[in-house]
Amino acid sequence: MLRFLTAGESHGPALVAVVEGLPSGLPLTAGYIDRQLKRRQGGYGRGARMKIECDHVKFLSGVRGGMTLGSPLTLYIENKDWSNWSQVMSPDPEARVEEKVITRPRPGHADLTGALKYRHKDIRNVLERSSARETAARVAVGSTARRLLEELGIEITGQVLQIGGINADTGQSDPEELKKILASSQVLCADPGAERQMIEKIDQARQNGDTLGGVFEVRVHGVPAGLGSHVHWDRKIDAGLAAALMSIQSVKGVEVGMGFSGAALPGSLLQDEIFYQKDRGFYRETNRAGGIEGGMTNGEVIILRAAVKPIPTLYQPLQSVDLLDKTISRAAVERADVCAVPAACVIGEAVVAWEIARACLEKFPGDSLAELKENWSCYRTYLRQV
Ligand SMILES: Cc1cc2nc3c(=O)[nH]c(=O)nc-3n(C[C@H](O)[C@H](O)[C@H](O)COP(=O)(O)O)c2cc1C
Ligand SMILES: C=C(O[C@@H]1CC(C(=O)O)=C[C@@H](OP(=O)(O)O)[C@H]1O)C(=O)O
Repeated sequence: MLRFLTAGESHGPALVAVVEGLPSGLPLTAGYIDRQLKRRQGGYGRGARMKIECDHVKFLSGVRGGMTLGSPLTLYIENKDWSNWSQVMSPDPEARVEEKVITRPRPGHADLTGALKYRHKDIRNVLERSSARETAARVAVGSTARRLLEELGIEITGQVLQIGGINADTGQSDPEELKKILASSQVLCADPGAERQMIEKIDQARQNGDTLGGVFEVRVHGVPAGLGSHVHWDRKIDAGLAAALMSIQSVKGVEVGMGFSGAALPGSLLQDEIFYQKDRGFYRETNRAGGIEGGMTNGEVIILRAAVKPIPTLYQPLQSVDLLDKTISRAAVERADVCAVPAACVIGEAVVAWEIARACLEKFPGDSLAELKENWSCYRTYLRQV
């Protein structure tokens, strides 16, 4: 069984993750994971924190000579900003220096409910962990899954579809070009015209002390039919993927295939008709289902979209109520991003990679990569010949 845990505060010394269940013999380097971490840090609209951090993973266990051992991996990512916070964040009561407590919760963040639920007087005790800084650890974890999937010929791509109401024109759909653009951390989407408008909109929001959200899409290519299951709710792969995407800070909606727009169509226009060819097996000529039917992959490309709400911290803060004296006041301002949709897209790819790898290892158990590949190719042959 593939599983992971992450730990770490945003301004603590580091983020760590323990990954268990990866097969042995998987080629994996820190450099491979670092490329994904770099992509997560990019995208127009990020704040000053991303100039401080330069995320790099260290393996504390589980990898030897560029190969997984089959034992738990411990991934470690240093927070460079820690040096500016070491006294405020110190676990040692003697060494800790008190800062002014944060008492004016930001609408849209975890501040108010986190403080009520955990009985904190200082909102910093909530925001340190609710912060999307944690997603650096999840991208590192997801990258180990992405590496595994590459060995099986499965590829994950992501694309920003909309920012602040401006749609990306995906007319320029050469996948190689798209991959190059997405790999360069500066760029938002495939169409330079749309991208310019998005950048202007982000600049405008920044000037107004406002923030923006948007929509991103993740696709999974090369998945066979039969991952997930129809037999029980928590084995349905669409449920797991939706939960994974919804768990990303600020994601407020997820759709599979045509999703919400499909709800307006008659069944005759929505369902994907079934075809068969010898040596190819069963296939579809349309993919409105987004590659998933009955909680199982159906062999077509998986298409998932996620709606990202605007960043809660506003430099022109909204009304709030002080936790201490209950006076009406403006919400606290922590240094913040204006827009993080491109970063959310990279995180989306990572969490999707994880869920797909989990489903693969469930269907094709293997303690070593070689064993996994044997089971995998046997099943693929069966699907072609059935
Ligand atoms: C990559 C990324 C960066 C984010 N940066 C900020 C930020 O700088 N300031 C902020 O208030 N929220 C930021 N958020 C959003 C908050 O973390 C999120 O809204 C908050 O944790 C509340 O969770 P919810 O929006 O899922 O309800 C970011 C989210 C992501 C995915
Ligand atoms: C640190 C990251 O994002 C952070 C997410 C975040 C939040 O509230 O979610 C608030 C900001 O934190 P800070 O106040 O330290 O600048 C972002 O920078 C990151 O993505 O690595």
